[in-house]
Amino acid sequence: MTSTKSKKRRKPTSSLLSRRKNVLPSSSSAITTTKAPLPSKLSRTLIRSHHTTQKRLSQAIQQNDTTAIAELTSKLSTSGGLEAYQRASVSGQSSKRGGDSSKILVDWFIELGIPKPTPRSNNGGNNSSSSNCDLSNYRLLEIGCLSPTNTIHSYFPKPQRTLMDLNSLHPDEILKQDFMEFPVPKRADDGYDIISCSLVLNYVPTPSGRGDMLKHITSFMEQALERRRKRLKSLPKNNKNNNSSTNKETGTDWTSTFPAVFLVLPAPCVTNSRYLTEDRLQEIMISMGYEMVRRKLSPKLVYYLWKFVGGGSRKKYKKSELLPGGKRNNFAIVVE
Ligand SMILES: C[S@@+](CC[C@H](N)C(=O)[O-])C[C@H]1O[C@@H](n2cnc3c(N)ncnc32)[C@H](O)[C@@H]1O
Repeated sequence: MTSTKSKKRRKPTSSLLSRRKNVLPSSSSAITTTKAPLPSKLSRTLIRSHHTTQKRLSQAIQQNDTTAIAELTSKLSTSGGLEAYQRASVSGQSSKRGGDSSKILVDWFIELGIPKPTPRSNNGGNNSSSSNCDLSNYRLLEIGCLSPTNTIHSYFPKPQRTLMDLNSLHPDEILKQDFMEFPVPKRADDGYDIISCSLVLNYVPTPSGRGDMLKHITSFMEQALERRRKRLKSLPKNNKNNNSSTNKETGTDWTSTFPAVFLVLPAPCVTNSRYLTEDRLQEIMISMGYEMVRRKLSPKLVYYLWKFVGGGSRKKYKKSELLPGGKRNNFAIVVE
């Protein structure tokens, strides 16, 4: 009975798969139009193939190899381009496959005693001291956002969040915006206290591009420190001594977790790369002014919550071999 059911369920999407295992269909218009989650193997193949083609395209652009640029651009477009890749990523986030990665961030918020804003306390971004008892005047910037209903969004009700992606799958709620061209807001009041960068850094095709993305994130964090200082200054004196932001159980001040960056990478980027280990990533982050607050390694992904404290050494990091060996990948971060 059960096996008949599961066979029936697979039928509508099976036409997306070629007869040979793990081969992409020649045209992926079906992938960009279908709403049903793609089979996980097809999602993985699509994601991997998109990353490889993107990386090769970026190399071809650097070498000014016009033939390769034309070939790879055409390959990307016939395989459905960024949108097919995004649909495949959305399929990977379905609740049946564990949900979106920000579920882990919410688990950490709960552990850290960070209170969810209630509708009454949400004052629509008014940066007043009265709301220091919860997140109601804290702001989230999510880079590479596929859905406006990710788990963490319940902590940042509109207008306390800015969601963006190179290609917006929900134009009403997600900005079509390259983060690298998104400036730090002029006024600290319009800035952000937490940035989510989940499975985006590995999308950037070059090691130095990844370093640049971390640096750009850090310039937002510098402004976020200013937001924190301003917020602390605006607290009434009695509130400073008897702080409403102290977690009753742990005795710690949950606001000290901010400003912060939630970073998610495919686990092999730090567990099986020739050029990046967890220690090296931590060195890079410390040199940019971060402290690790939480970390979780799953078989597929690695999740981090980094608190920005400022004052790092701003060291440069080249691509250097840390773990030699044949069966490793080449993921690297170069900080110039
Ligand atoms: C694998 S998806 C990750 C989506 C989601 N955050 C997650 O955790 O599953 C990567 C997304 O990052 C977006 N992206 C990559 N570089 C970006 C940039 N510079 N600015 C905005 N979005 C970017 C891509 O368009 C893509 O939709």
